[in-house]
Amino acid sequence: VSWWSMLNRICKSNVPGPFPLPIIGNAHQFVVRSTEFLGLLKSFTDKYGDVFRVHFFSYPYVLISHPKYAEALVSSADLITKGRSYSFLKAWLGEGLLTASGPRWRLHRKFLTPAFHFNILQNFLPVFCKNSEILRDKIRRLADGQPIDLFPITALAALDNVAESIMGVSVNAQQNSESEYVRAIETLSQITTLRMQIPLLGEDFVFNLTPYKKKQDIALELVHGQTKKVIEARRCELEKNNKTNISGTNEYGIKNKHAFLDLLLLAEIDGKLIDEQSVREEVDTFMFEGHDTTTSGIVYTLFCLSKHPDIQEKLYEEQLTIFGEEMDRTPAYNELAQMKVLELVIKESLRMYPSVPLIERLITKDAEVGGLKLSKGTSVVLNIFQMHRNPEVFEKPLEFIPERFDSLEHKNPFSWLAFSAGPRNCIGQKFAMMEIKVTLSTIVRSFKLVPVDIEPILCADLILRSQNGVKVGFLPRTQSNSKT
Ligand code: HEM
Repeated sequence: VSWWSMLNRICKSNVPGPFPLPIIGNAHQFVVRSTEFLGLLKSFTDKYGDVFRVHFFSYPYVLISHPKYAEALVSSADLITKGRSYSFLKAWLGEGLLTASGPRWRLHRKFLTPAFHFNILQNFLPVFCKNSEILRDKIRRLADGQPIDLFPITALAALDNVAESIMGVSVNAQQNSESEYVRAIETLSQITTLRMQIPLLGEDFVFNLTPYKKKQDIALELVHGQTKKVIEARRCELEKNNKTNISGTNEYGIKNKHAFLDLLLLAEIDGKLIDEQSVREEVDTFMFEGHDTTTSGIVYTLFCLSKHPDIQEKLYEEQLTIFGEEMDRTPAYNELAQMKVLELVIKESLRMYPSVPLIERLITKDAEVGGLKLSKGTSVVLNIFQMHRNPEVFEKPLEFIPERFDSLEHKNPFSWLAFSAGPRNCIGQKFAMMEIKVTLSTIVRSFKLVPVDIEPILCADLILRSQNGVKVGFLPRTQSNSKT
């Protein structure tokens, strides 16, 4: 029956794809290592084009990698339900903003948006500066030109940034060099990805019989324990300061604008305070989304810079123009806007190495999306990674050319979707750009980045990771070598 229904669906669809087998569909074609997954998707794109369909058992998936389909998908006000794969995140993130749908998502999105207003964001600058200086000092101790794996040390800095800014709590991850929390997040991220990519593990009854279930439970206990500590710490702080509601000005002196966690703890929605579990789910969501994504953005940008000394020097010149004789001081908020070259470099790195390589929506009723006939129950996957490397969309896609974002050539706003777009775009986009800019500015002013001939082996985890780390060599900039 399921095979008949698959074939029936295919007959009605105008999307090409491989023929599905009874019961398993195309699941057998997806038995690959996570490092092979992006390559596998590319081979399907090479064969069928920018849109193709597959079945994981009886579940239909359509994969797209062209702005003409991406635009219709992400800009629609109706297509806001996340795809089936996000259900594997529920044990960890519950119904947080990333995974929620329908009225709950609308309510929380509207309610949390003011916490990312630039009036609030600019107060996080000292936090980002302090943590990027700790990271810089750590790198300085290792900077002898030998490869440094950037992911672990950067993740700790990013974790401190998100905890101290939007949560208002210190976790001092950078000082406690081995963070169990960061490792547990990585475990959860890897297990969730395995469930997304290996169709058999997607079935609960199979997954529950594997050792992954136990590993997931241990990691969840640790992560949720840390979340509870963060919430409790902030609650105590608020009680100490006698803050019981969100009227008036906040600690930054800004009227009616409150940092994220205070909003959740003090605000009322529909006349009642947000329940404990919902607060926990949002904190888990933002702790994860707020640090792993920016880590990926920072490390791949440093990697790209290490391979392009000419662009690195241009960037250094820009920093020199802004900071002059005071290359060691922290940047002012308005100076971040002057870092135009840096912005282009970050955009180009996020094009080649998007922190979130794949996103997914569920079609909740039969619909035509960008000319594609899609039946109810189909999960549409936007392969951002592939779209950003599509030669029809970006000329010479495998070359690192930051200036491409400066010219009119890059006109279609849906061809670069590192932060997605439309109603479910990234709520933390400005926060992320600010944090990445501060961190990179601090590092490129202090070091020359040198390539170490170790190409990252990419894996499309929930975020873009690398199996062998992302490695760069650093040499301190001194008066004598600061210019080439
Ligand atoms: C380089 C950094 C970042 C990148 C590339 C990025 C990218 C994205 C993308 C592509 C989405 C859409 C996901 C989807 O449709 O399933 C998203 C959503 C989201 N991002 Fe980010 N993100 C970054 C940083 C951040 C930060 C710093 C935060 C929080 C502080 C954050 C919080 C979120 C949340 C909560 C959502 C879900 C929004 C919703 O569905 O309403 N992100 N992000």
